[in-house]
Amino acid sequence: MDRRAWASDSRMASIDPGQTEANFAGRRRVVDGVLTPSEATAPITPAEYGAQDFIIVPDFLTPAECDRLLEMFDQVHGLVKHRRIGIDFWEGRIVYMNDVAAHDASAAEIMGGFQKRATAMLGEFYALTRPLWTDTVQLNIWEQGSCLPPHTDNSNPDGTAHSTPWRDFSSIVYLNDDYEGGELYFTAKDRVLKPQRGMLVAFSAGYHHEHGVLKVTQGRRITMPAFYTFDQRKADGHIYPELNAPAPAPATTLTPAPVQSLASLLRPPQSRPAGSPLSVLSPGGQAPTWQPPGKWRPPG
Ligand SMILES: O=C(O)CCC(=O)C(=O)O
Ligand SMILES: [Fe+2]
Repeated sequence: MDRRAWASDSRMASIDPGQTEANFAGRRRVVDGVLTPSEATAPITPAEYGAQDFIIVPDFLTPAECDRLLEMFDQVHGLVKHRRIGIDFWEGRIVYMNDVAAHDASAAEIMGGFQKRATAMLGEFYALTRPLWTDTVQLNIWEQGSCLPPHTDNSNPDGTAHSTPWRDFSSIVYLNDDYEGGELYFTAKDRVLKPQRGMLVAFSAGYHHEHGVLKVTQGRRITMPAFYTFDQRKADGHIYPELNAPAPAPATTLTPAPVQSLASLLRPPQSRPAGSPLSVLSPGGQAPTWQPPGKWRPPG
Protein backbone atom coordinates (compact mmCIF):
# COMPACT_ATOMS: atom_id res chain seq x y z
CA MET A 1 0.00 0.00 0.00
CA ASP A 2 1.25 3.47 -0.82
CA ARG A 3 1.95 5.14 2.53
CA ARG A 4 1.57 8.59 1.02
CA ALA A 5 -1.75 10.44 1.02
CA TRP A 6 -2.99 13.86 -0.08
CA ALA A 7 -6.16 15.47 -1.40
CA SER A 8 -6.81 15.35 -5.14
CA ASP A 9 -6.30 19.12 -5.42
CA SER A 10 -3.02 19.00 -3.44
CA ARG A 11 0.10 20.61 -4.87
CA MET A 12 1.57 17.12 -4.59
CA ALA A 13 -0.76 15.93 -7.35
CA SER A 14 1.20 17.99 -9.88
CA ILE A 15 4.65 17.16 -8.49
CA ASP A 16 6.42 14.35 -10.30
CA PRO A 17 8.78 12.67 -7.81
CA GLY A 18 10.86 11.09 -10.60
CA GLN A 19 13.94 12.64 -12.16
CA THR A 20 13.97 14.47 -15.46
CA GLU A 21 16.60 15.91 -17.78
CA ALA A 22 16.38 19.09 -15.67
CA ASN A 23 17.80 17.17 -12.70
CA PHE A 24 20.73 15.88 -14.74
CA ALA A 25 21.41 19.35 -16.13
CA GLY A 26 21.14 20.97 -12.71
CA ARG A 27 23.52 18.47 -11.13
CA ARG A 28 26.07 19.08 -13.88
CA ARG A 29 26.05 22.79 -13.03
CA VAL A 30 27.35 22.15 -9.50
CA VAL A 31 30.95 21.03 -9.08
CA ASP A 32 32.50 20.97 -5.60
CA GLY A 33 29.80 23.28 -4.31
CA VAL A 34 30.37 25.87 -7.03
CA LEU A 35 27.43 26.64 -9.33
CA THR A 36 28.08 27.55 -12.93
CA PRO A 37 24.83 29.35 -13.72
CA SER A 38 22.85 28.71 -16.89
CA GLU A 39 21.20 31.61 -18.70
CA ALA A 40 18.04 30.77 -16.78
CA THR A 41 19.57 30.36 -13.31
CA ALA A 42 17.97 32.94 -11.02
CA PRO A 43 17.59 33.69 -7.34
CA ILE A 44 14.22 33.22 -5.69
CA THR A 45 13.42 36.77 -4.64
CA PRO A 46 11.46 37.58 -1.46
CA ALA A 47 8.51 38.69 -3.64
CA GLU A 48 8.37 35.12 -5.01
CA TYR A 49 8.53 33.29 -1.67
CA GLY A 50 4.76 32.77 -1.60
CA ALA A 51 4.55 31.60 -5.20
CA GLN A 52 6.59 28.39 -4.93
CA ASP A 53 5.40 24.79 -4.77
CA PHE A 54 7.31 24.48 -1.52
CA ILE A 55 7.22 26.41 1.75
CA ILE A 56 9.37 29.48 2.39
CA VAL A 57 8.55 31.38 5.59
CA PRO A 58 11.12 34.14 6.17
CA ASP A 59 10.31 34.75 9.86
CA PHE A 60 9.47 31.30 11.12
CA LEU A 61 11.72 31.84 14.15
CA THR A 62 12.31 35.15 15.89
CA PRO A 63 15.88 36.46 16.26
CA ALA A 64 15.66 35.65 19.99
CA GLU A 65 14.67 32.04 19.23
CA CYS A 66 17.54 31.73 16.74
CA ASP A 67 19.94 33.10 19.35
CA ARG A 68 18.73 30.62 21.97
CA LEU A 69 19.29 27.68 19.62
CA LEU A 70 22.67 29.01 18.46
CA GLU A 71 23.73 29.28 22.09
CA MET A 72 22.51 25.72 22.71
CA PHE A 73 24.38 24.54 19.65
CA ASP A 74 27.64 26.05 20.88
CA GLN A 75 27.24 24.59 24.37
CA VAL A 76 26.24 21.09 23.28
CA HIS A 77 28.41 20.78 20.16
CA GLY A 78 31.56 20.94 22.26
CA LEU A 79 30.30 17.98 24.29
CA VAL A 80 29.28 15.72 21.39
CA LYS A 81 31.48 16.60 18.45
CA HIS A 82 34.04 13.86 19.11
CA ARG A 83 31.39 11.17 19.10
CA ARG A 84 31.46 8.98 15.96
CA ILE A 85 28.17 8.49 14.12
CA GLY A 86 29.50 6.34 11.28
CA ILE A 87 28.78 8.68 8.36
CA ASP A 88 31.97 10.47 7.29
CA PHE A 89 30.24 13.46 5.80
CA TRP A 90 28.42 14.32 9.04
CA GLU A 91 31.07 13.43 11.63
CA GLY A 92 31.35 16.17 14.25
CA ARG A 93 28.59 18.24 12.66
CA ILE A 94 25.33 17.07 14.24
CA VAL A 95 23.72 17.92 17.55
CA TYR A 96 20.59 15.81 17.97
CA MET A 97 17.48 16.99 19.72
CA ASN A 98 18.10 14.45 22.50
CA ASP A 99 21.63 15.85 22.97
CA VAL A 100 19.99 19.22 23.59
CA ALA A 101 17.39 17.56 25.87
CA ALA A 102 20.13 16.02 28.01
CA HIS A 103 21.56 19.51 28.52
CA ASP A 104 18.48 21.73 28.67
CA ALA A 105 14.97 20.29 28.45
CA SER A 106 13.34 23.64 27.71
CA ALA A 107 15.57 24.25 24.68
CA ALA A 108 14.70 20.78 23.38
CA GLU A 109 11.06 21.66 23.83
CA ILE A 110 11.61 24.66 21.59
CA MET A 111 12.95 22.32 18.90
CA GLY A 112 10.05 19.89 19.35
CA GLY A 113 7.51 22.69 19.32
CA PHE A 114 8.90 24.17 16.12
CA GLN A 115 8.80 20.77 14.54
CA LYS A 116 5.14 20.38 15.35
CA ARG A 117 4.43 23.77 13.75
CA ALA A 118 6.44 22.87 10.66
CA THR A 119 4.65 19.51 10.41
CA ALA A 120 1.27 21.22 10.60
CA MET A 121 2.36 23.69 7.93
CA LEU A 122 3.43 20.87 5.62
CA GLY A 123 0.10 19.11 6.19
CA GLU A 124 -1.82 22.22 5.26
CA PHE A 125 0.39 23.39 2.39
CA TYR A 126 0.34 20.00 0.66
CA ALA A 127 -3.26 19.11 1.72
CA LEU A 128 -2.08 15.85 3.28
CA THR A 129 -4.74 13.39 4.36
CA ARG A 130 -2.61 11.20 6.66
CA PRO A 131 -0.48 12.32 9.62
CA LEU A 132 3.12 13.17 9.00
CA TRP A 133 5.83 12.21 11.52
CA THR A 134 9.23 13.79 12.12
CA ASP A 135 12.01 11.18 12.03
CA THR A 136 14.76 13.46 13.29
CA VAL A 137 15.36 17.07 14.17
CA GLN A 138 18.92 18.28 14.56
CA LEU A 139 21.22 21.26 14.67
CA ASN A 140 23.97 21.11 12.01
CA ILE A 141 27.14 23.08 11.49
CA TRP A 142 28.50 23.94 8.05
CA GLU A 143 32.06 25.20 8.48
CA GLN A 144 33.76 27.38 5.92
CA GLY A 145 34.48 25.29 2.82
CA SER A 146 31.60 22.85 3.32
CA CYS A 147 28.93 22.11 0.75
CA LEU A 148 26.48 19.31 -0.07
CA PRO A 149 26.15 17.97 -3.61
CA PRO A 150 22.64 17.98 -5.11
CA HIS A 151 20.51 15.14 -3.75
CA THR A 152 17.02 14.18 -2.74
CA ASP A 153 16.44 13.13 0.85
CA ASN A 154 15.03 9.69 -0.01
CA SER A 155 16.67 8.44 -3.22
CA ASN A 156 20.03 8.11 -4.93
CA PRO A 157 20.34 9.50 -8.47
CA ASP A 158 21.53 6.16 -9.84
CA GLY A 159 18.54 4.27 -8.44
CA THR A 160 20.57 2.32 -5.85
CA ALA A 161 19.08 1.73 -2.41
CA HIS A 162 19.04 4.83 -0.23
CA SER A 163 19.67 4.79 3.51
CA THR A 164 16.49 6.77 4.34
CA PRO A 165 13.90 5.77 1.72
CA TRP A 166 10.97 6.43 4.06
CA ARG A 167 11.41 10.19 4.01
CA ASP A 168 8.56 12.08 2.36
CA PHE A 169 9.34 15.72 3.22
CA SER A 170 12.27 17.77 4.52
CA SER A 171 12.64 21.12 6.21
CA ILE A 172 15.46 23.41 7.20
CA VAL A 173 15.37 26.39 9.54
CA TYR A 174 18.32 28.74 9.13
CA LEU A 175 19.60 29.99 12.48
CA ASN A 176 22.13 32.52 11.20
CA ASP A 177 23.03 34.31 7.98
CA ASP A 178 26.33 35.98 8.86
CA TYR A 179 28.31 33.90 6.37
CA GLU A 180 29.05 33.99 2.65
CA GLY A 181 27.89 31.32 0.20
CA GLY A 182 25.83 28.42 1.56
CA GLU A 183 22.88 29.03 -0.76
CA LEU A 184 20.34 26.30 -1.42
CA TYR A 185 20.25 25.37 -5.12
CA PHE A 186 17.28 23.51 -6.63
CA THR A 187 18.53 21.60 -9.67
CA ALA A 188 15.26 20.94 -11.54
CA LYS A 189 14.04 24.49 -10.98
CA ASP A 190 17.48 26.02 -11.61
CA ARG A 191 16.77 28.50 -8.81
CA VAL A 192 18.91 29.65 -5.90
CA LEU A 193 17.58 30.48 -2.44
CA LYS A 194 19.60 32.66 -0.10
CA PRO A 195 18.97 31.54 3.48
CA GLN A 196 17.97 34.20 5.98
CA ARG A 197 18.17 33.97 9.73
CA GLY A 198 14.87 32.54 11.04
CA MET A 199 13.72 31.29 7.63
CA LEU A 200 11.90 27.96 7.23
CA VAL A 201 12.13 26.07 3.95
CA ALA A 202 10.15 22.83 3.55
CA PHE A 203 9.60 20.65 0.49
CA SER A 204 8.77 17.18 -0.78
CA ALA A 205 11.61 14.67 -0.77
CA GLY A 206 11.61 13.57 -4.44
CA TYR A 207 13.55 14.80 -7.48
CA HIS A 208 11.19 17.71 -8.13
CA HIS A 209 12.84 19.38 -5.14
CA GLU A 210 16.33 17.96 -5.58
CA HIS A 211 18.66 20.39 -3.84
CA GLY A 212 22.26 21.02 -2.87
CA VAL A 213 24.12 23.41 -0.58
CA LEU A 214 26.63 25.64 -2.34
CA LYS A 215 30.01 26.13 -0.73
CA VAL A 216 30.21 28.25 2.42
CA THR A 217 33.00 30.62 1.45
CA GLN A 218 33.24 32.58 4.68
CA GLY A 219 32.00 32.08 8.22
CA ARG A 220 29.94 29.21 9.60
CA ARG A 221 26.36 28.26 8.79
CA ILE A 222 24.13 26.76 11.48
CA THR A 223 20.86 25.08 10.57
CA MET A 224 18.02 23.09 12.09
CA PRO A 225 17.11 20.39 9.55
CA ALA A 226 14.29 17.89 10.01
CA PHE A 227 12.84 15.07 7.96
CA TYR A 228 9.26 13.80 7.82
CA THR A 229 7.52 10.59 6.89
CA PHE A 230 4.04 9.11 6.63
CA ASP A 231 5.49 5.98 8.24
CA GLN A 232 4.77 6.24 11.95
CA ARG A 233 7.30 3.49 12.71
CA LYS A 234 10.06 5.96 11.82
CA ALA A 235 8.80 8.72 14.13
CA ASP A 236 11.34 10.14 16.60
CA GLY A 237 10.37 9.05 20.11
CA HIS A 238 11.88 12.23 21.56
CA ILE A 239 9.44 14.37 19.66
CA TYR A 240 6.49 12.05 20.27
CA PRO A 241 7.06 10.65 23.79
CA GLU A 242 3.47 9.41 23.72
CA LEU A 243 4.58 6.80 21.17
CA ASN A 244 6.96 5.32 23.72
CA ALA A 245 4.12 4.05 25.87
CA PRO A 246 4.37 0.27 25.82
CA ALA A 247 1.52 -1.50 24.10
CA PRO A 248 -0.31 -4.07 26.23
CA ALA A 249 1.45 -7.42 26.07
CA PRO A 250 -0.43 -10.02 24.08
CA ALA A 251 -2.13 -12.61 26.31
CA THR A 252 -0.06 -15.42 24.85
CA THR A 253 3.30 -13.79 25.69
CA LEU A 254 4.97 -15.83 28.43
CA THR A 255 8.10 -13.68 28.77
CA PRO A 256 7.25 -10.08 27.92
CA ALA A 257 9.95 -8.10 26.13
CA PRO A 258 11.69 -5.60 28.42
CA VAL A 259 10.16 -2.15 28.22
CA GLN A 260 12.61 0.63 27.64
CA SER A 261 12.50 3.51 30.10
CA LEU A 262 12.20 7.08 28.91
CA ALA A 263 15.56 7.86 30.53
CA SER A 264 17.31 5.25 28.43
CA LEU A 265 15.57 6.47 25.30
CA LEU A 266 16.98 9.92 25.98
CA ARG A 267 20.52 8.62 25.68
CA PRO A 268 22.23 9.53 22.47
CA PRO A 269 21.35 6.87 19.88
CA GLN A 270 24.90 5.62 19.48
CA SER A 271 25.12 4.76 23.18
CA ARG A 272 22.62 1.95 22.61
CA PRO A 273 24.37 -1.38 22.23
CA ALA A 274 25.22 -2.07 18.63
CA GLY A 275 22.84 -4.53 17.07
CA SER A 276 20.29 -4.33 19.87
CA PRO A 277 17.11 -5.82 18.46
CA LEU A 278 14.60 -3.21 17.40
CA SER A 279 11.77 -5.43 18.63
CA VAL A 280 12.97 -4.78 22.16
CA LEU A 281 12.42 -1.08 21.59
CA SER A 282 8.96 -1.60 20.17
CA PRO A 283 7.32 -4.47 22.03
CA GLY A 284 3.90 -3.82 20.54
CA GLY A 285 5.12 -2.97 17.07
CA GLN A 286 3.65 0.53 17.58
CA ALA A 287 6.41 2.47 19.29
CA PRO A 288 9.04 4.02 17.01
CA THR A 289 12.20 2.14 16.22
CA TRP A 290 15.51 3.92 16.34
CA GLN A 291 17.14 4.43 12.97
CA PRO A 292 20.69 5.39 12.14
CA PRO A 293 21.01 9.11 11.50
CA GLY A 294 21.56 8.63 7.78
CA LYS A 295 20.58 11.91 6.21
CA TRP A 296 22.26 11.39 2.95
CA ARG A 297 24.57 8.74 1.64
CA PRO A 298 27.31 9.88 -0.69
CA PRO A 299 26.81 8.28 -4.12
CA GLY A 300 28.86 5.14 -4.76
O1 LIG B 1 21.22 23.10 4.90
C1 LIG B 1 20.55 23.10 3.88
O2 LIG B 1 20.21 24.15 3.32
C2 LIG B 1 20.12 21.80 3.25
C3 LIG B 1 20.67 20.58 3.94
C4 LIG B 1 20.25 19.32 3.27
O3 LIG B 1 19.88 19.30 2.14
C5 LIG B 1 20.28 18.04 4.01
O4 LIG B 1 20.74 18.00 5.17
O5 LIG B 1 19.83 17.03 3.45
FE1 LIG C 1 18.77 17.54 1.74
